[in-house]
Amino acid sequence: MTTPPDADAEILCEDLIRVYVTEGVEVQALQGLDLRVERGDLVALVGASGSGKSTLLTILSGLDRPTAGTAFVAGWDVLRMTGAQRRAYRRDVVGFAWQQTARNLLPYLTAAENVALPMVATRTARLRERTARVDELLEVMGVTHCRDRRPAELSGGEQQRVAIATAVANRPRGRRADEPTGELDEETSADVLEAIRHVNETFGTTTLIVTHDPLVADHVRRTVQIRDGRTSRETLRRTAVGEDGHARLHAEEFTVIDRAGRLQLPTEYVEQLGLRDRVRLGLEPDHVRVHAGTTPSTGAAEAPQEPPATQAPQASQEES
Ligand SMILES: Nc1ncnc2c1ncn2[C@@H]1O[C@H](COP(=O)(O)OP(=O)(O)OP(=O)(O)O)[C@@H](O)[C@H]1O
Repeated sequence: MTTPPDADAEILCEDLIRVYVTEGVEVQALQGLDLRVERGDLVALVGASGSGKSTLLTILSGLDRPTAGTAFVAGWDVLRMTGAQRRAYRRDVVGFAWQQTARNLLPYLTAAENVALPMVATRTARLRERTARVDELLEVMGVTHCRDRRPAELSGGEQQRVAIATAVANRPRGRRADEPTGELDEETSADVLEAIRHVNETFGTTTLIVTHDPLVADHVRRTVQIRDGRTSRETLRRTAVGEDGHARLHAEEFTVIDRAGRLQLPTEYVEQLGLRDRVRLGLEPDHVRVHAGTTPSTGAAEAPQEPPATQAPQASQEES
C-alpha cells in the first residue's frame, strides 16, 4: 500500500489513460479520466458503448493496468501492486459480479455452497462461522428458500442475488458489477438493483455498477457518465421532504471539470447551439458564458454575440 494523495476517498483516479494496441492500431479507451468515490457510495457508471466503462472497471478490479495516470482504491496504489498484493487486493477490496450470471456461480454447487466458496478458498472462516455467514447473506438477499438448489434450478434474478451474496461473502470493502441487470426483465432488474442497494446500505460496501439500463438511475444516488474515456457529467439524487410533507426525489445535474479546467459540454447543448471548432468564453462574476462563433475576435469594437449562450456548469431538475 502507498498513501493516496487524498486519504478520505475510497476510489481516486486522476488522469487515467489506457491505450490498447492491437495489430499496430491504437485505441485510447481511457483518455485522462478523473473519478472520486467516497467510502460506502453507490455509483452507476453509464455511457455509450465503447466509452471506456468496462476498461475502468477492469482496472479498478485489479485485472488490468492503466497505461498512465494514478488510481488509488482503499489505500492501494492500483498501478504498483505486486502479484501477491494484487491477489490480496482482489480478495479484500473487490467483489465482482459478471454479466453472465452463470460465470459467478459454479453449476454443480448449491446456492449455499457457492456463497461459502470464497470463504473456503481463502480459509477466512471456520465451518460454524461460515454457515452463519451463508445464512445471513441468503437472508439479506431474500433467497433463503434457494439454499439447497443448484444455479440451473434458480430464476435469473435469484441467480443474481446468490451471485451478489457470493461476491460479498468475504466482506470486501467494495463491489464492481458489470451490467448486473443485462439479462433480466424490467421487474427482475428492479429487484436485483434493490438487492444491490440493500447490500450497499447493510454492509457499507462501496459499489460501482456499469450499466446501459436506464432503470438503474432510480436506484442509485449518483450516476457518472463516461464519454470518450473521460467522466463528463454527473447526476446526484437526494430525497427531501417538501412543505406539503411529501418526500420528493431531487436530481441535480453537473458537468465534470477536471484539474486542467477541461469540461465536456453536453451533446444536446452543442447541437442546439451549433457549437463547433471553437467557441467564445465570457467570464461573469458567478458563471462562464459559452458563445457560438468561429470568427476570430477583431477587438473591443466588436459587438458581443448575444445568446444563444450556455451557462456552465449546473442545471437542476426535480423528479417526483
Ligand atoms: N482488450 C482490448 N483490446 C483492444 N481494444 C479494446 C480492448 N478492450 C476494449 N477495447 C476498446 O476500448 C474502447 C473502450 O472499451 P470498453 O469495453 O471499456 O467500453 P464500454 O464503455 O464498456 O463499452 P460497452 O458498453 O459496449 O461494454 C473500445 O473502443 C474498445 O473497442
